[in-house]
Amino acid sequence: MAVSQKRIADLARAYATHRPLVQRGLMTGFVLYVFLASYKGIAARPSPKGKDLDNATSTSGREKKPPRVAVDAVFYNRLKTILRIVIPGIWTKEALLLLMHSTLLVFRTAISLYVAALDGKIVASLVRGQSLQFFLNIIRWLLVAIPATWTNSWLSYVQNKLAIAYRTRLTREVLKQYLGEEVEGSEGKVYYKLSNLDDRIKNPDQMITHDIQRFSAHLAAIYANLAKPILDVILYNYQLAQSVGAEALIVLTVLIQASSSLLRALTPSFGTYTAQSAALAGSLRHGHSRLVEFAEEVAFFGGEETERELLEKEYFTLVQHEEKVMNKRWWYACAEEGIIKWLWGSFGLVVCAIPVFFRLPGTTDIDLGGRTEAFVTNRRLLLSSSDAIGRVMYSYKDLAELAGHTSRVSLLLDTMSDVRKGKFDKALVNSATTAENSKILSGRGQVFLSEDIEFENVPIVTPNGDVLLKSLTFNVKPGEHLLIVGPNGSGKSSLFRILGGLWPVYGGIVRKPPASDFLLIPQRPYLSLGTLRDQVIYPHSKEQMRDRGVWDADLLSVLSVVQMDGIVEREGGWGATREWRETLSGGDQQKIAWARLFYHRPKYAILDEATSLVPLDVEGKMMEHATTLGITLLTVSHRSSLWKYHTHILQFDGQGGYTFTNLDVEKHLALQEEKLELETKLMAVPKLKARLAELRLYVEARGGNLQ
Ligand SMILES: Nc1ncnc2c1ncn2[C@@H]1O[C@H](COP(=O)(O)OP(=O)(O)OP(=O)(O)O)[C@@H](O)[C@H]1O
Repeated sequence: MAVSQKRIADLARAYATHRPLVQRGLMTGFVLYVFLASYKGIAARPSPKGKDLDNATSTSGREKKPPRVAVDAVFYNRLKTILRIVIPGIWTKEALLLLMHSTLLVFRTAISLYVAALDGKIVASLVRGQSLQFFLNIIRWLLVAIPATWTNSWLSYVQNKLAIAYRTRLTREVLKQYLGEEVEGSEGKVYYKLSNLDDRIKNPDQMITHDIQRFSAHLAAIYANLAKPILDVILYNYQLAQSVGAEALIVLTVLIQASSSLLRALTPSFGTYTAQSAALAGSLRHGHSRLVEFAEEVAFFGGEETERELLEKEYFTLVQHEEKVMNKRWWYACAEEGIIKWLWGSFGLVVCAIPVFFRLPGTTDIDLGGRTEAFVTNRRLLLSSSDAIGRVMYSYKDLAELAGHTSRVSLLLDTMSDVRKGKFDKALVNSATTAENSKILSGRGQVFLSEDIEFENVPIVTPNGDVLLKSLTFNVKPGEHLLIVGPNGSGKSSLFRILGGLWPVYGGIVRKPPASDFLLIPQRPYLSLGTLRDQVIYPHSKEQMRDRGVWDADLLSVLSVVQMDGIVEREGGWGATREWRETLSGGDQQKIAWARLFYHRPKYAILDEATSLVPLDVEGKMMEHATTLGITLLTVSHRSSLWKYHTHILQFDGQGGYTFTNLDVEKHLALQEEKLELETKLMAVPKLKARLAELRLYVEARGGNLQ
């Protein structure tokens, strides 16, 4: 017994002698542990079943679950690509802001350490009754408040600046691609192709405005949320170990680790809930904006009841979900507060009591003031440290959220890059899989610049692979006006989309002038945001108009051709700004579009049912004015009143066939009349047949005797 007691005493003595070394070893182990735990929190986790999520998004999006977003290698690769956009180099504004941010973070931790010590000193001087010391410490306290508040304000300012800087870089890059010109090897008009030729992105507007903003804010915050707590945990605990000993720190860490594992197990999947909430809120908003857009139609149908039911359904689905999340949050908040505030608080108090109840080897005896000072300082350090540990623990949640935002932004960037390369991902119609059609779809035609318009064996194929016409050949020279007719859905407007470079050319040869030589007037013309003048000169600016030597008086004479010169006075001058789509009637909108044509005077005008809402007399004047200005017309119209302004006709039969001939108006009108007459006669045939059957029965019943 005595031997073993002696052994223990020897061991204790040896321990006391070598304690500084043990302390250093334990502290090094602690720092390594913090790094390892943090690394484990943020390191890439393997993708489920080793699937490459990049492929999951870039290949066809059909009948496939949305790809799972995780903190994995794919996320880090995507983040790397985006980081190159938002911080293009070390001598950039963003890098400078990041440096400022880091310096401020370190400075704030240093201030916190100083304040913890000062707090202890203030209480110690109180306990010791040293009034002068107390007064001096209060002065110190007030003085340190200046850099402390200054640093905190600067930190949030710099972080917000950083978020705006990231957002600006990303938005610029995205808009460069989205509204970028067509250049060698890279297609333009991405804003059209993204939603019409590709299925991957349903709402680019939301991605460019909302998702980029969320991503930027998260990226700016993640740095502070990760780097700062790791630094804090190490510094605070190092300081704490000086007073309570590294042994206590290790015991404390083990306890905290165990309880935080419990908390982690209790944490519901808040990331998934947030994503679901966002989707449901988006759906509700979409329902409301649809109602605003189609208010007139709904009002005429009296569809208020149906619309209200639909909106209520959307609303209650969202509210139910929110309530479910609220319940989960309630339970979670209880567990979180219980563990972090109360359980960890008691651990902290026990640790703070160590220097009071035990005299640690290597330390001298201290008075009541000294003990109080140590207690207050340690308590402050512990509070800051446990806050930092909590933040390191939850950094994974922040990272997971950042991964979600990153996947949205990189989906936008990747899809735009594919579209610019002419790679589209769209669900194809069944007929696209037949051998003949898939051969057409796999081909690509050639496009050359030319004065004339010439199609040579060009197929007309819709974005979902429906081959409307296998091979189309026709040509139009300036001064020859082409009329295009055919049943609905036969491909008349599609021809214009190929001509405008919106749809790919799948085969043959297209010769056409540059896009700037065309101007399109559709049935519902586009009216931009802006003044009345902007509507007529779109897409020119007022300065460009002046550069062309055109003045408001010239625009007025253009408007008088379309009999709309009264609008300038009515709306309050050329500078009047309205929501023109709602202010102008359908016919007036078409007339404004014609005024735009007369202002721009392009070589070719594409008229797609462009006069359908305009009276016949105005239509005639507009067509004549266009031809006198030397504009070549390519017209789709069901109105025979327009035929006389054209020299050629391209007629689709809706079955994949067509004819292209000179237009002999007289002959065509005669044929049209004959066709109408025959159709009327054919419509009467069933009635005549029924009457004949009746008469036969009547005659038979009388044995052929009609008397
Ligand atoms: N963005 C698109 N994606 C997929 N298919 C499309 C797209 N735009 C048009 N189509 C399809 O292409 C076909 C031809 O359409 P197009 O607009 O050329 O017809 P159209 O002859 O002008 O008919 P209408 O006289 O009714 O205007 C239609 O079946 C239409 O559904």
